[in-house]
Amino acid sequence: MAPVQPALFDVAEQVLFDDVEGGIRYRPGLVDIDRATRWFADLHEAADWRALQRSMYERVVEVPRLIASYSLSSSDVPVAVREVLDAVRGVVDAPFDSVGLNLYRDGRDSVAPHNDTLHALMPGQPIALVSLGEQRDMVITPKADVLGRKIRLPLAPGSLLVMSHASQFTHDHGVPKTRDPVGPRISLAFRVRQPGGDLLRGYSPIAT
Ligand SMILES: O=C(O)CCC(=O)C(=O)O
Ligand SMILES: [Fe+2]
Repeated sequence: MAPVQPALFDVAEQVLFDDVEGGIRYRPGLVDIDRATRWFADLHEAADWRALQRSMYERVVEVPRLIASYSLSSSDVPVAVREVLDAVRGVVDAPFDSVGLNLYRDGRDSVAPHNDTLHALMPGQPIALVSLGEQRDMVITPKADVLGRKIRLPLAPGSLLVMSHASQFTHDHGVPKTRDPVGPRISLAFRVRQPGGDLLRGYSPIAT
């Protein structure tokens, strides 16, 4: 029988923007596609997906994606989330203690440009974002008073995007809607909570 070859995947890291805390970095092949596909199926099935609503201009609107969130110290964290975390910890050294999951059911689901909620995040600690399922573009935009260019980055399944805490002051990120026929995508955002930070409201931008 042929020896089992180690999976070859792309571990090259791309620096999209730099700052003193590491900036924003993209690694297309954190894990191979087989593992990404299995995690997608497990989480699609097992995560505690919720549809949220928010008020906007005196109207109540649906948040255009499903959301789940866990404290990583809780016993109800799905096994696949722990496996994804292990893979992330292999390349990012941070004491992650919470995870927010997003399920974009099709091209109509999105997240509006935003920075992650700073008062709930531990200064100096990064946000690690893993993508599973269908590829969607992320748009990263420098804030009004910051020099730089807008980046449109296709987030491949099995990829990792790491954003510094500092970058949340300088750049917005979002996943725009698309008319392209796309299937579902799941993202997991691992974060380090500030003591007293609200898990759900603090971590998931309830933006359209
Ligand atoms: O789904 C993504 O890639 C981005 C999600 C996000 O920005 C967030 O959960 O704060
Ligand atoms: Fe975000």
